[in-house]
Amino acid sequence: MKVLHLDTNHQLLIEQFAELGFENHEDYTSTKEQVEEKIHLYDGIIIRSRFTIDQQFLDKATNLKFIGRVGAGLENIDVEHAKFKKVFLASAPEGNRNAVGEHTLGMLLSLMNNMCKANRQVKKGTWKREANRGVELDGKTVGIIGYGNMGKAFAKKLRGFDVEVICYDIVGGVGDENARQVGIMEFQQRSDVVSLHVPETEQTVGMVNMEFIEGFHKPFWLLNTARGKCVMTKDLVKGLKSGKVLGAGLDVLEYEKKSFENMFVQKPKAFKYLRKAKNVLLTPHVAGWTVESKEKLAQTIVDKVKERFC
Ligand SMILES: NC(=O)C1=CN([C@@H]2O[C@H](COP(=O)(O)OP(=O)(O)OC[C@H]3O[C@@H](n4cnc5c(N)ncnc54)[C@H](O)[C@@H]3O)[C@@H](O)[C@H]2O)C=CC1
Ligand SMILES: O=C(O)C(=O)COP(=O)(O)O
Repeated sequence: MKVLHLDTNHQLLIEQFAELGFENHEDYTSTKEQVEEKIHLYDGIIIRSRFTIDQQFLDKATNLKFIGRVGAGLENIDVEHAKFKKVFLASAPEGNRNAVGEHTLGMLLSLMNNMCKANRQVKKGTWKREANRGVELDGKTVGIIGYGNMGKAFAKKLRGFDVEVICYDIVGGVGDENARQVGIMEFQQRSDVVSLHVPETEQTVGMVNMEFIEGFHKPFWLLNTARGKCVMTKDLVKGLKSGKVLGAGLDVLEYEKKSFENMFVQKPKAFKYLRKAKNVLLTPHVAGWTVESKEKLAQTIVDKVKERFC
């Protein structure tokens, strides 16, 4: 099998593929158009999220037998067309779900305890205790939207806390010992914390808008480690200004990819607000990006490809 690696990953992926007798080719710089010209030569590709693997790409990949997506989200792959072309699609949510669970919990506790704000103040020589009085997670209701790999990983991390965990999902029967599945009405009635773990789809783009925010009975903390476009930033800013949203932890931003290279230059108005707000915590899409996940993601792909083809 000739495999084209289009994104860098843990070295074990290349090493173990070589042990399986695969021929590894690495190309981390070509454009999508350049890759499309030679993609017919390969049996497999390994990607993270540098390219969108669309219908055109797949149609040119006439020998393609598998795609290894070294990550969880499949937003950058035309999954239906890959299925139609009988291309085996291996993704690796097993590899980064624990990292996402830990990161989400970390963001929540940091926000509730003003850790980022206080850290900045103390380093500047300001010692304010009352202004940094925290709020405890104990006794709160944590609402998870999208109860799949990532949502479940976050719920698992909450087990040691005295909290009620509820989840909302379009698929029924997903609740488990860590989270009780509820309808959207109850979800909006009870949640003190709302954490998004849905994929980016037609239904989830702009899911967190004004109507959604206003629908909650209590002010709430918002966490988004899913995809940036699930939150309408302008509406989130309105929610933060009105106090309906107590704080937000965002690992992903609406502006990601579209203006990936120059997002700090363009500074959309709403983003400017997020950058200045003391109750907003931003991380650069690293929830699933740990030393351990890098290895686990690669190993998961090797195992799945091996099981299928060797
Ligand atoms: N920030 C990061 O580093 C990472 C982000 N992600 C994001 O997390 C997403 C979720 O990943 P997984 O949990 O592995 O996916 P999954 O497919 O296991 O779970 C997603 C869940 O969302 C539900 N869902 C879909 N549409 C919905 C809707 N409109 N309303 C309510 N529920 C809905 C599905 O039924 C499913 O249960 C990925 O697609 C990716 O966008 C994943 C890994 C790392
Ligand atoms: O696994 C996922 O879905 C992720 O979001 C991880 O980030 P990536 O897009 O692979 O750089």
